[in-house]
Amino acid sequence: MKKENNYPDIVKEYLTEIAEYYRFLHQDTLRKICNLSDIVLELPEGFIYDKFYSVTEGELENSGGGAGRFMLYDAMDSEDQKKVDGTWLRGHSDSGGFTFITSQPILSLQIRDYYTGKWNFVGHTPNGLIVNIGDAMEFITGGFFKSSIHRVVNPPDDQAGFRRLVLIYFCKPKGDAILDPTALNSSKLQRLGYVKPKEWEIIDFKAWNNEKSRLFGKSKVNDTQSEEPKLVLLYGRLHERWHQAESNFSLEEAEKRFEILKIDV
Ligand SMILES: O=C(O)CCC(=O)C(=O)O
Ligand SMILES: [Fe+2]
Repeated sequence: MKKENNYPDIVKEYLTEIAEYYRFLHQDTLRKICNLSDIVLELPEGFIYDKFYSVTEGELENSGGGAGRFMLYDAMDSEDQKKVDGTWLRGHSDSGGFTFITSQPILSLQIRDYYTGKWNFVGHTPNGLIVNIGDAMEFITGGFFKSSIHRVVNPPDDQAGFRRLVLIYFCKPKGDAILDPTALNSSKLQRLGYVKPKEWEIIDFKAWNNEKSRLFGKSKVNDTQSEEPKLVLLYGRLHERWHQAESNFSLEEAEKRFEILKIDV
């Protein structure tokens, strides 16, 4: 954790506790999720954590790590709600490996079903963590794990007026980790045919994370009336992969059906 950051006073006061909380999430919870992934991928236990997430103290760039975010959503008045059409945070996938979100009782977070395109509310599990898969794990598994498309919307009427607080941890792989399934050498992925698509350039997490962050809020991408963003091609991959569950979906198919922006990286 960078001590020199200009944290708000409330954060400064609790920096030790906050660091302890996030350290626990990374070293304990994330390790368990990675071990579970090893089992699913038929890899030796510890492989994913050690290769992508293990922490080297004093080495920020190429160490496993993450970012904490505290989100406090105030209730919106009806005028503001109209402006954003009831959407507080539009649909997207996270660039990292996994994202942990504290479960809280207001229905507001939605996940988009890959097969039907339907948005479903995420229910509340007291003391639970919601775990989203991010882009990096999708690429590392050659598309076997799917990066979750999620958004935040107006809660149902009987919950309007509440403030909504969530603590988020974005688990990030090492900056120099290569984002394709080659290094896993997973017999399960090979058996199922999940190999690096030829159009994917060989990139590391740092490159993906930097480019995807650069697109957030860019009007060229976001100026659309549709709930879907314009698709941008980054290193041979679509920056949001809303259509990938269709069995025949490929870059070639995407180019026939959608306007795909190519932005210089
Ligand atoms: O507020 C939430 O539950 C999710 C926020 C989110 O998706 C994000 O910060 O990337
Ligand atoms: Fe997100």
